[in-house]
Amino acid sequence: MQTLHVTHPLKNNEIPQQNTVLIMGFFDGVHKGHQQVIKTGVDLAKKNGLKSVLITFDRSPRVVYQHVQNFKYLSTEARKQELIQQLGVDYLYFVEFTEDFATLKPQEFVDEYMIGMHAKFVVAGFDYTYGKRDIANMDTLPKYSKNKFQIVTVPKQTFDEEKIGSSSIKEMIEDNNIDEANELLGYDYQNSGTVVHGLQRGRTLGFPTANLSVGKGELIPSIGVYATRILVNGKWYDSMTSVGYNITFAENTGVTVECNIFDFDEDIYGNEVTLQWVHYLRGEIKFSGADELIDQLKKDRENSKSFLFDK
Ligand SMILES: Cc1cc2nc3c(=O)[nH]c(=O)nc-3n(C[C@H](O)[C@H](O)[C@H](O)COP(=O)(O)O)c2cc1C
Ligand SMILES: Nc1ncnc2c1ncn2[C@@H]1O[C@H](COP(=O)(O)OP(=O)(O)O)[C@@H](O)[C@H]1O
Repeated sequence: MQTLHVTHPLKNNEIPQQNTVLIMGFFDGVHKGHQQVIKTGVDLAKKNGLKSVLITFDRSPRVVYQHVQNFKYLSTEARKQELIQQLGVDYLYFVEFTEDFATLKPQEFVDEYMIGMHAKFVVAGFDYTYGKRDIANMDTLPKYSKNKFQIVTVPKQTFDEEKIGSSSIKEMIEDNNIDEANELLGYDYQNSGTVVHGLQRGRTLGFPTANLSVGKGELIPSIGVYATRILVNGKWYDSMTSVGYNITFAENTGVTVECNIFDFDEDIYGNEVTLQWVHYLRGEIKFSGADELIDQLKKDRENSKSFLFDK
């Protein structure tokens, strides 16, 4: 897959010269609903001897249209790229979603980003919109298409009769429900971060914890303790992770993400790691002291190991 970052307006050498199937959407998290849209586009391209091109943006349109501050994403650009690549897309375009781009009228958007991209098919989910916020949708697309391409609308994908959507998955992640979020994502949710220094108490408890500084725009699961996997220096390890305020010791350090890695004993300060959230174990507890906390950590380790082993 070839990835391009482009600014508006597109320059001629950035436009694919072959006929294409365009797959349109923001695709935050590339969940099962998104996967269905993307697979539909990839299959169509293969069947018709065309190139599949996925057009997405470098930031959520909500950040620009609704001025949402501190928007939290389910996937960074790098992660989105990885997930989309796995689905067999030929070209991935990240269009810079500037204020200028955001003022494009539907017909201008269709002319420049669909017809201009040599689309023979345009594939998107049932609730896709384009042009200035919410003014054009899949029902009105035939009108703008000038009969230059066919339109494929992928119907709502549901789980337990609810739409699979990035917003509801985010709510689950923020509400101790990582297990269901993982189900709807089709993979175990992950964050990336750098290992930073903590208060160096972990080692005295017999449970050293790699403290993660997670990228600002990434959504972190709610306060609690989780069975996790962590990628360190190219290798995955089973682990358990606490997201919490360390209320037993009440140092007012703010929320920390701390990962105790099983069967591991290396100095990894400064390392870039990836943490995969597999299962929610329990909430954060205020213990009467270190001994009680240690007893609980031993139980958490057993619970994590059996859960991760079964998976
Ligand atoms: C799996 C796990 C579960 C934890 N659960 C709790 C908890 O319920 N309550 C709490 O106050 N601290 C909890 N902690 C946080 C420990 O208090 C913290 O890791 C320890 O104080 C070490 O801090 P340091 O990394 O700053 O040295 C947990 C840590 C881990 C790794
Ligand atoms: N099994 C392990 N799990 C997590 N970190 C480990 C482990 N073994 C060694 N380490 C190292 O020790 C550090 C954690 O020790 P800790 O006493 O908790 O210090 P800190 O408070 O700075 O996190 C980690 O950042 C890592 O470099």
